Amino acid sequence: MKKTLFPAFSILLVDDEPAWLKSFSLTLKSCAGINNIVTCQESREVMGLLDQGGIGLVLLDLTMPQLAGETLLQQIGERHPGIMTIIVSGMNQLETAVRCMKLGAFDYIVKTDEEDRLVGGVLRAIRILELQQEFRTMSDRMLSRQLQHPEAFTDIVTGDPRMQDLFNYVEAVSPSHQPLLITGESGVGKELIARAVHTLSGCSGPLVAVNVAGLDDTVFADTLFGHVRGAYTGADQARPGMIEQAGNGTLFLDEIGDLSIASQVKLLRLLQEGEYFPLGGDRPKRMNARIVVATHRDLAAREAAGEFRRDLYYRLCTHKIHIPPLRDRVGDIPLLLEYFLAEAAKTLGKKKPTPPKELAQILATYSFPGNVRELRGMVYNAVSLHKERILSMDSFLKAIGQSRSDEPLPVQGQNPFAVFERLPTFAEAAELLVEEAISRANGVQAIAARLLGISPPALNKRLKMSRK
Ligand SMILES: Nc1ncnc2c1ncn2[C@@H]1O[C@H](COP(=O)(O)OP(=O)(O)OP(=O)(O)O)[C@@H](O)[C@H]1O
Repeated sequence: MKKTLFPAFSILLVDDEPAWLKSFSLTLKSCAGINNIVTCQESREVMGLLDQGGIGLVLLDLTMPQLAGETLLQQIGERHPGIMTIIVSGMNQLETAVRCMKLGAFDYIVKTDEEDRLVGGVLRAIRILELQQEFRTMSDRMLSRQLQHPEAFTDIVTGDPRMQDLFNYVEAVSPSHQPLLITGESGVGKELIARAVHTLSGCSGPLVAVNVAGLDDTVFADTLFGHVRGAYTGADQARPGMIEQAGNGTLFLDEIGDLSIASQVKLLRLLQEGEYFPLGGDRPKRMNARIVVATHRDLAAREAAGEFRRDLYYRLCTHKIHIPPLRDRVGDIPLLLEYFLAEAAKTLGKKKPTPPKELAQILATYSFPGNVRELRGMVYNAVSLHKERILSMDSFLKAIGQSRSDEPLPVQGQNPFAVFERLPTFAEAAELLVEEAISRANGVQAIAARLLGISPPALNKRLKMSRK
């Protein structure tokens, strides 16, 4: 199996004591899963190693024979300003630390500090370097507007420019180790995007999807972390959790907005520490999987209402994608219609029917609360009932009519007529309504009549009357 390197750039440890180099490498590996490490005992070789490229972070000792750490720090800053340096010194002196920070060190760590401080400082630097790198990639992608891996998006049918921008963003952030939040209404394609992220991430493991809605806290912990044998009554066998099953792949947590507060605490700890305890276990396990989460809820509103932890919300928002609803990208409707007609015809063993040309126009006037999933369901239903060469619009109109009559009128706050100082007469109100329907139907009277719930001849009669 291909070994995933973390971080993607190398970390150079420079110290003249081989024992320290060995023990620090081991600490970084066991406590933080950092395995992309290069060590160097000879200070005069450092600049040569950096010139070769591939190194993003240097952990530098100060007191070394030949070249002193402070001299090297200055040289690194001048010749490789993009490389970050952390001083790891035996000297606990404020003055030295201040001098080093002024020379551009990212952090100053004392060798005798707690392990948490050592590892935490390195993880912080990695996070910032990754974000800088992602920012650069993102700017380049946004400027070039050219996808490097369009094949990752072949299942996502769209011609909408906002979706194309979103694909560019997905390409830029997919290799990141930071969590990714995908929001959007139900059926809008969040899982499809999560799959594209996984494909583009280059992760060697599988994508493991878990719907966390309705899981109580213990089931959540058991599902994610697994348990050891005898953890609770009935736990006859040890069982690995989804994190372990995802391995070096992606863990996709769907419906994250429905997570209980207790489970939110567990998820936050997992993201912060990268470690977890299986239920009943006393030895921590490392998480190597990338975390992608999704929700159809307004997470910012839930956070403001105190239903979602602020610290977790901000952690999850490091990378954020919002997929617009189908009603806001009506240009996609004809494309999706064609795509699903072909798919449904193939699945149902029928010849692909031809859709009447008004169908896409009628669908464009509908709000699609169930988004692309709803459209797909409508097409499958129509194709399964289909007999003639031209597809009948009946099942679509029935589904739309049914859904419309179930929807309350979106009158926000008050009756729209309440704002009129003089109430319009029936005739005036009807004229305004007809005008709006014709405009929404792009001038197609048959569609406007459907929107108004009257027959096309009745609409025609009204139009003639109002023209007189
Ligand atoms: N742009 C698209 N092109 C083709 N198929 C799509 C597109 N968007 C969504 N679909 C299809 O619509 C259905 C719903 O998509 P998906 O499961 O990704 O939505 P979701 O946002 O994750 O839904 P939920 O919030 O209910 O989990 C799937 O069958 C998916 O293949």
